[in-house]
Amino acid sequence: MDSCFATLCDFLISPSSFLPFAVAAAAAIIIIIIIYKTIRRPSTPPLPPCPFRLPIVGNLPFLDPNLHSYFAQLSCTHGPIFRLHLGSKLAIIITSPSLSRQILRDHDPTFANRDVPAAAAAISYGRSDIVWNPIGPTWRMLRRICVREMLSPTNLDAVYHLRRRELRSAIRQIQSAAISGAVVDVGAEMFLTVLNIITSMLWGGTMEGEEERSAVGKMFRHLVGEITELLGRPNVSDFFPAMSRFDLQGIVKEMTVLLERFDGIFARIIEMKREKGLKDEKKVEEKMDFLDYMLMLEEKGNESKEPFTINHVKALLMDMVVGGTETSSNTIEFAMAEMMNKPETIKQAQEELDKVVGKDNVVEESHLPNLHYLNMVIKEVLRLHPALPLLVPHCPSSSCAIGGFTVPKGSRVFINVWAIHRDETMWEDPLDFKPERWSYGDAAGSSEFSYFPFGSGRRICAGISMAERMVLYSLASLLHSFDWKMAPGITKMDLSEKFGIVLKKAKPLVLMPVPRLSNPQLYS
Ligand code: HEM
Repeated sequence: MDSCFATLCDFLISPSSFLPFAVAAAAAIIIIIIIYKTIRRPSTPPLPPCPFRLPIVGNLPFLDPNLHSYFAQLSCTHGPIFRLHLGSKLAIIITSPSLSRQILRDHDPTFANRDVPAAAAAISYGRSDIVWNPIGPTWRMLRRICVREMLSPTNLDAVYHLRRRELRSAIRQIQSAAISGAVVDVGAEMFLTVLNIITSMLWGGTMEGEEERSAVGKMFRHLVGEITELLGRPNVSDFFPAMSRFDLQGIVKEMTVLLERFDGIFARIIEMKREKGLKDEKKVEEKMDFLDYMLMLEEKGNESKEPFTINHVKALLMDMVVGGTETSSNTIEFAMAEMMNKPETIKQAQEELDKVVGKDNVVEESHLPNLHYLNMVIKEVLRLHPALPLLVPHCPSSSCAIGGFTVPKGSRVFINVWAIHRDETMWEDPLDFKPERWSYGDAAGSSEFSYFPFGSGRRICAGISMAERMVLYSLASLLHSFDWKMAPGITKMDLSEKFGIVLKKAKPLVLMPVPRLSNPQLYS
């Protein structure tokens, strides 16, 4: 027994026999630790970085009203993806082409939903429109009706005479101002023009007479301005949903009043349409305007299985009136302001117009594809002043890893297209208005996600083809028909911007028109 025990002790303490055992044990421990760490490693990446914040209110007290430039500043310190705690709402801010590509292309199905602000829910007939509808069969039906049916190139061609009528009417108005030596508020004039173009395409000849059209136009400008202002205003109800029923800032109440006013106008026009339709039984399909068409779908059904209700009709009217007017007219206003500060751009655009259109002619839409320089001007304006600087915020339907960070389900994702368009690592002299950069195919301009003023993916703007025609046609007509002078005492246009869901010029652009065509008939 004793000798047995001694043999065992000898074996254990003998260095030659202990060493392999110790190495094997150490290796086993290391392997166990590695496996344990691997299993324990969190499967989700961390949240994006966040600037200093306070308890409960988070980053809210530090927000600057000009969100687009404020977010751009923060991205210089916190990188191309960072987070803000807006009360209990998590906001993720994206400021790079590669991360925008991940969201709008690679993970588009996940990010194509909306985090709907209380104000938006109040104005969209309970999310019956395109902008705020969740992705699904109803949204697909509405987009199809809007993009493929109403705003198709063939349909837009068919209603060219309406765009022409409204634009010629604007040129006449500006000519009267020129004759009397008056100044013109370019933004206001263009808003009215775009509104009249859109509403005449929507409900055509229902508004009889200049006076009624102009009165409705003025009222709409006021209403649309208030809506986009309220949609961009930070709202406690969105940051602390538990308090939303108190509507502490009264934003939903204000929106409800605005909705009632719009609804009254829509209901009246629809009623007039129906009465007219009854009298005019022989109405043929080609003569239908968009509202006729939508009312027909509402009555007779459409090719999808989804019901198309009167609320959808009104919500689509709202999308086009609210989504199409300020976006387009503000772009024209910024274009004129940028060009006024660089008179050589006006000279070059007018030389091109004189060559393509001629001074004894008026601009037609058929001229637009040949106006290469002016096309570059519009691209450059939308680079520097994209109408929706943060797009319409997206919202992931499930948590998703982006750029090595987790973007949690339900967060509000702002894509700062304004900042991406001004990124000095991608654009040469990014703050300079240089239309000619588009002629030599600026490297940044050729990459899809360094320039996307209309968004990208499923939620890309539904009105691009119409916007492109209206903006270019209007700008071409303004520059072809008139020379423009700054008001007395002003030597440089102020280009500062005011943030709202739609970007505005902080100060209206007021200019003096001077007729440049010799034949007065061309203004009539
Ligand atoms: C210069 C003019 C315009 C610009 C720069 C512009 C830009 C945009 C942008 C950036 C979005 C959001 C994309 C996103 O969420 O990622 C959008 C959405 C939309 N736009 Fe436009 N837009 C313009 C004119 C128009 C016009 C004229 C209409 C219609 C008449 C229109 C109708 C819409 C609609 C319905 C949506 C919502 C699409 C959806 O959520 O599925 N837009 N637009």
